Amino acid sequence: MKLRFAPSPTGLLHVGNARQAVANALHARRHGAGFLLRIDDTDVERSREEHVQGIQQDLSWLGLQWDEMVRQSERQPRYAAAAERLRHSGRLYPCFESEEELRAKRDLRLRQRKPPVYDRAMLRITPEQRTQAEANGKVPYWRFRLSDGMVTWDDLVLGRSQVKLPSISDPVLIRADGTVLYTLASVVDDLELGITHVLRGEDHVTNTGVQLDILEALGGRPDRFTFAHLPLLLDEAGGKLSKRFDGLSLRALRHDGIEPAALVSYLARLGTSEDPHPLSFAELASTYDVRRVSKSPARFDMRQLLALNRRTTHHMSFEQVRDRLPAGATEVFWNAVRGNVDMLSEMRHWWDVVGGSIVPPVQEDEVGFLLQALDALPDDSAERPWSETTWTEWTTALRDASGRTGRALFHPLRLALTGEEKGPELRDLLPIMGHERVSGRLRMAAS
Ligand SMILES: Nc1ncnc2c1ncn2[C@@H]1O[C@H](COP(=O)(O)OP(=O)(O)OP(=O)(O)O)[C@@H](O)[C@H]1O
Repeated sequence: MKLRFAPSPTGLLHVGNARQAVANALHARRHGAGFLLRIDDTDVERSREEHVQGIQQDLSWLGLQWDEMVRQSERQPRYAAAAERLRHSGRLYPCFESEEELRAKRDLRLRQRKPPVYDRAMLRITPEQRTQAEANGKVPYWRFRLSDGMVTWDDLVLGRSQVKLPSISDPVLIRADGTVLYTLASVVDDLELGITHVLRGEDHVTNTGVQLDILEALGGRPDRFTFAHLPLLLDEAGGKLSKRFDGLSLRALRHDGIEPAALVSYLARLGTSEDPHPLSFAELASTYDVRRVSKSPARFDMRQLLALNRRTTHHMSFEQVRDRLPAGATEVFWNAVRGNVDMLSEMRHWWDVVGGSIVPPVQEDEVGFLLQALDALPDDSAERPWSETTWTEWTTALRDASGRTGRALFHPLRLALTGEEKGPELRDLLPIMGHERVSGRLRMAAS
């Protein structure tokens, strides 16, 4: 058993692509199958080496491991040999129509209310006409003659699926410059590299019909393959995701401070009835079943991912995050703040709050109370250094002195000390901030 994830290196991987990568990796792990990373770089115009590197970095960041990697650009002779076999059996035929001619034919068929399917005119040209076209300098490109019937398969996600081949144009498999198109390359690779399970996006359903037909023409057995087409992931507004826009790329999420474990847990459960929990890859794989993924399109929900990210971050140890924390941040600081951030990147702000300098808002209505608070602030001395009891000591004294309780007591203090309405327990922050910083901020807020 062997699976593959086959992205084209035409941009940054987005969460939709990642959904497929995660599904393949989990399915492979669950069943002890091989996992191939295939770089679909047959489109030389759009493929870029930097994106090949980016894909590997993004998948590694997610914690996904592949057993081998192949690039389609390095397998051209295999595709040429397959094309030769198809030519030999009469399934590949040369075409000379230009794009304009094809467009005119398509428009005519549409006006005649016929489906805009290629009319196979080139299948009927005589050898003389072909020689004439070539003598006129035309170089053919090659189409595959599809069968007449229906292709069916049992899809692990979509259930019984079918593609009616007569309603599809014969696909071009070889361009005039001799380069092969993805449709053929993918079939040759799946056959020759021993793939058994194809888990990919729903955008490939028609391709599956066509590719199964090509596969049979190449002597392959369609029943060797199991397919699962997962619905496409939409952005929060219900729009399409694109490798050309950065918004929901893995790189952007990584820079924003999303934890890979949270993202993998989120994507693994997306579109299933199970609530996402922060689980390890091994835990997710032990129960992963692609058949539980719903047929309906799924929408990316940043709030849900952030909630999961918060839970993941909360459970991370200082050792796990130490290299990603602001310079100087201590374990005490991490333990005080980790339950209060959606993303690790927010740590920079909290480190400024407790270990750096911020300017708290002036609280004109609270000047008297803040000066009273300053008065009641316990000393921080070598004999009695500030500790986790200092906060209670201070606020109890202040309560007695001011007669305030609850929000009226705590809110002006929080705002003065952190500049924020909410945040980690001040009991924990106070000893890290130290007397000088705390008294300075109380004075600033009261000035
Ligand atoms: N929005 C999406 N949701 C889920 N899967 C997707 C989405 N877009 C693409 N995929 C899947 O990602 C995998 C990698 O495909 P591919 O690299 O062709 O992505 P793409 O985003 O469609 O890019 P391109 O525009 O270059 O074709 C395929 O299985 C494809 O079906």
